[in-house]
Amino acid sequence: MTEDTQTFDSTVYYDEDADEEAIAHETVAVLGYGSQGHAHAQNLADSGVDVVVGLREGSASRAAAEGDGLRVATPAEAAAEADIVSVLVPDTVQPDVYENAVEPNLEAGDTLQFAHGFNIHYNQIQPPADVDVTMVAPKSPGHLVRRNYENDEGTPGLLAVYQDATGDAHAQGLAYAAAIGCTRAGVVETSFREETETDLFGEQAVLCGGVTSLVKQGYETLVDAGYSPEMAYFECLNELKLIVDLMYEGGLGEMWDSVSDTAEYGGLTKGDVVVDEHARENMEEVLEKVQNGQFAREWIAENQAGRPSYTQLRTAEKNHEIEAVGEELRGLFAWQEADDEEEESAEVTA
Ligand SMILES: NC(=O)c1ccc[n+]([C@@H]2O[C@H](COP(=O)([O-])OP(=O)(O)OC[C@H]3O[C@@H](n4cnc5c(N)ncnc54)[C@H](O)[C@@H]3O)[C@@H](O)[C@H]2O)c1
Ligand SMILES: CC(C)(O)[C@@H](O)C(=O)O
Ligand SMILES: [Mg+2]
Ligand SMILES: [Mg+2]
Repeated sequence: MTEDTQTFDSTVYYDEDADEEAIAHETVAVLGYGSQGHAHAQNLADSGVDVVVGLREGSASRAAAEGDGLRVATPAEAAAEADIVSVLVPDTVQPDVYENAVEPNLEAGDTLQFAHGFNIHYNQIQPPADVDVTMVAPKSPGHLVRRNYENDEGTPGLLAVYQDATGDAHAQGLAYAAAIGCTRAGVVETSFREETETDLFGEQAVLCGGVTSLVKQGYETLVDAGYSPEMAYFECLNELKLIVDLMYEGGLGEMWDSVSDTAEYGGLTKGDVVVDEHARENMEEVLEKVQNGQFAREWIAENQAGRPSYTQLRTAEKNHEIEAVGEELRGLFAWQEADDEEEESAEVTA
């Protein structure tokens, strides 16, 4: 880290910076009712915005959206009616949904709104010049975007404007971020490129990929050395949440303060032995493939081929011993009851 990267100079917006009027009289089509879709649609509606959810005929999400009191139409009908089209179907189906349902129904001055920049940044969707193109990307799984809103809490988010045809794109994007609850926590100004590249890198190297590999390899190391799977599960997976909660609340420092000196000394001396300079080189390689578009091409080709590797990897992950051990242990301990109740209220079907 250099001295200039230590200075936090990004613009951060809060509730008082957003003008609700910039979205109050618009109709928003939320395409998709999955992780992000159900949260954006319900939060927007609860904030007083007119929402129509766009779902395919026969979509299993239809019952969930209607059950939540929302109006449902086909993606094409919703896009035709809306001033703002919020594209919240999976990244891999967005180009197809855009081509068939959105593009023919876009009018000059409409807004295309995303929660991730993949398809714009890697040119899979090329919008006409006369529409606004914005991104409000919550830095969180969708279910927490809804849960936080209901609890009067916020979810941090990013705001980016790719194309400002009307001159209002920024104000409208900020109002959208406010309506889904992001300005309660803070919204950071960014670009489609920066969001796309950092988001892909983060989920691959640290949040989803890096951390699951660390957990599995820690678990396997203990079990292969003869320790019980239950001990390995608690040590390498369950307690991770409690440790991460401390980092979330007060940074690395709060975590180091809370653990014993023995854990702190052991962690400070052995952490870099495990995640060493090779891991750093591997991270740089992962980042390079995100930056040069190689990962995007790989993921697009994988989908075009019917997801053969993805399916295999998903099955292997599901069948990892740690999953069976976890399921059994989670059933035996009291913390699971509270989690189950929360899950039920957040449940949506894809
Ligand atoms: N999952 C997250 O927490 C998260 C976080 C930040 C940003 N994002 C971004 O939000 C966007 C949506 O991701 P998600 O994970 O919420 O999606 P998801 O996989 O949860 O979306 C599923 C929804 O899309 C619909 N759908 C699936 N295929 C469809 C098709 N061919 N045509 C029409 N509808 C279809 C399903 O019926 C369902 O309602 C993506 O751009 C993603 O990168 C997601
Ligand atoms: C929730 C994440 C990982 O942050 C998001 O980026 C996603 O793609 O689901
Ligand atoms: Mg992502
Ligand atoms: Mg992310």
